[in-house]
Amino acid sequence: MLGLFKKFKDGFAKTVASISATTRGLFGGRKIDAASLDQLEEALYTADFGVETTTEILDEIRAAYRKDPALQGAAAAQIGAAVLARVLAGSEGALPTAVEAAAGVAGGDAGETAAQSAGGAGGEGAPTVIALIGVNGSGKTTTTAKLAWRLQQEGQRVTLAACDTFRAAAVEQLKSWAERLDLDLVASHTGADAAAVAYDAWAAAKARGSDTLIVDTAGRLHTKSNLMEELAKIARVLQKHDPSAPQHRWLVVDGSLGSNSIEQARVFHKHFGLTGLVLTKLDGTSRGGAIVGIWRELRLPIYFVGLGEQPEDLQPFSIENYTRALFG
Ligand SMILES: Nc1nc2c(ncn2[C@@H]2O[C@H](COP(=O)(O)OP(=O)(O)OP(=O)(O)O)[C@@H](O)[C@H]2O)c(=O)[nH]1
Repeated sequence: MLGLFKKFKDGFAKTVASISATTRGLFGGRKIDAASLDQLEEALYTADFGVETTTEILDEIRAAYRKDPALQGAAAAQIGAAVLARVLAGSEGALPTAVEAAAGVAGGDAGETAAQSAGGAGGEGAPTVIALIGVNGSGKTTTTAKLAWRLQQEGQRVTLAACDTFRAAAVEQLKSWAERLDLDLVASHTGADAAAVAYDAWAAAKARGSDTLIVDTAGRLHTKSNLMEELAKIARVLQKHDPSAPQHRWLVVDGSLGSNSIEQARVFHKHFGLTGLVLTKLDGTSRGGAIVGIWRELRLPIYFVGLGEQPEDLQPFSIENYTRALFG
């Protein structure tokens, strides 16, 4: 557990630095004062926590400070962590394990859809399908590989579908990940029909006895409706095999975009009925507070966060690790 927490803490180093640089007094354990609270407020805005959350955190700390003018920084930080945890309650997405999936036990989805009636798992003997979608460069292909590696480490059999037939190098990129991590992959050539690849991949996954099929899709701007239609086609084709597929429709969001990503998520959600999110590149940003705003607005569970480029850097989102990383 300690190792996991360290990963979170290191991953969020830039956000932590942006908060604590201006609030050293607050986190350093000494008594707080009005000036350090103002600095904290500014730092939370800078880290993209947004107005509502920043106000809630500051209101509670200020109230405690009014009651006890000797309030220490560590106690104030604890209040901040508690407010964050309360706001984020329910935001952790959890995939059922292979064993639970086989038994039809539900995962930790907050907003479960009809397609997830079997606990987010495929029908008996059928793979659970996770479709990763999002705008160009958000990290879908990398996340596909990292997620497959993680599930494989957990004992699952995983097949990958290279449905990003649009970007010239995407299939090669996924192929090289598949070789490196020893993963099953179904791919065609650049320009091939993405839905046809998905269809074949599902059949191959089933034939191989895979627990999970991860579908990497081409990046698309949420403003391009013809590309959004292609996603719907992938889903329709998969449903010929299994009416509940794809059980998971996750938007991969570049976490360094901060609150700008909310509009993206809104549009994808409207067109495609998202069931969850993966936030990538949180290691490279000081705007790691945006997670909270995204959750507040969309109420889509956050399944994983990307905290680096190595396979083990995709970590399940943990409210406890997140709040501890940020508030010490
Ligand atoms: N630092 C860091 N880099 C990441 C993370 N996730 C992805 N990247 C990098 O982001 C870049 C884009 O990732 P891709 O996986 O190719 O993105 P994509 O969404 O498949 O891109 P398109 O196919 O163009 O839509 C790559 O250089 C990745 O290594 C992360 O969590 N942290």
